[in-house]
Amino acid sequence: MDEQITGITGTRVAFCGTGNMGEAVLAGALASGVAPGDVVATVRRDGRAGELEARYGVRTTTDNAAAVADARVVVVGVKPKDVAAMLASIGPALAPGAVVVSVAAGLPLRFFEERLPAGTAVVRAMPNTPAQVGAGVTAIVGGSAASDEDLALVEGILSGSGLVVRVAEKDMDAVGALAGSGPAYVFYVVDAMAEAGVLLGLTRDVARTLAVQTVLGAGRLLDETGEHPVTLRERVSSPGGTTVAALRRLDDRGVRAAFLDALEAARDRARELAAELG
Ligand SMILES: NC(=O)C1=CN([C@@H]2O[C@H](COP(=O)(O)OP(=O)(O)OC[C@H]3O[C@@H](n4cnc5c(N)ncnc54)[C@H](O)[C@@H]3O)[C@@H](O)[C@H]2O)C=CC1
Ligand SMILES: O=C(O)[C@@H]1CCC=N1
Repeated sequence: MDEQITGITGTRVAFCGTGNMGEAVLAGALASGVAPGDVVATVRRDGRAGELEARYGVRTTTDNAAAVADARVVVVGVKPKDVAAMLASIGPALAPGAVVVSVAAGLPLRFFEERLPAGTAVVRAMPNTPAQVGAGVTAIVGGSAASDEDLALVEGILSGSGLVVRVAEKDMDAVGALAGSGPAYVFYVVDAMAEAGVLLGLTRDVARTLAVQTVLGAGRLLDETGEHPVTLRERVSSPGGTTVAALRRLDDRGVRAAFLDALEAARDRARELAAELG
């Protein structure tokens, strides 16, 4: 850990495009030990610049090329459709030895390597928005020019966002479908559970509190016991009781099958994005 923090201290990081995901990764980078004074975040509007400066004490600019000029790590946080233009702006300005980190859904390492100066180190990452509160999970994979040291540095910076796992590039679209998009599925379920509570007569406040705390508690129970979800589900389901009555309805409505379809759709959309933009 000391070694990791030593590596991170003094590391200059540029965030090129600092929207929802860029901001969450930025918050994690600061939590990992990157100093606010070593961070520059690029934006397109003044209002956004003010927000980021006030929240994190980082510098902001609209000039992407200037932002990367002395950065050791450059996080490209724009939408997939805007990545090519961003790489054209920053490529010629990258500092020697800089590592470019992509969080873009779908776009392969090759997309970056073909558009950046030969030999640029690239790391493809798939984070998720709970990074904002240090509870994210990010998968990473390094490109052909990324050294072990580059990967370790990026891993250290991302570890302030939560867990970091290394995967093969062929698995990145599956990771995105499960964990990148995953928080949205959970928010959807929480909203549906809270709405159901309101249907049963609870106030909105109480229903929301119960739904949020139930998801939080179930997540912690899974994590802290390491038990299989089926075992934990069975412990809630008394024979002839209320839970099996509810779970049967979820099965009748095809909720499990819907999740399988949903993740396939997310994976397929990532592939489409790569094909459309590549
Ligand atoms: N939102 C999420 O949960 C996740 C998003 N991602 C990836 O993160 C990337 C960004 O997604 P979001 O943060 O959701 O989008 P977003 O729209 O919130 O953020 C993109 C930001 O880039 C800025 N931007 C665009 N062009 C710019 C330029 N030339 N200079 C400076 N800033 C510029 C936009 O103003 C915007 O604030 C995408 O590639 C997406 O695939 C990956 C994992 C999860
Ligand atoms: O919806 C998207 O395309 C991005 C990538 C993963 C989560 N959000």
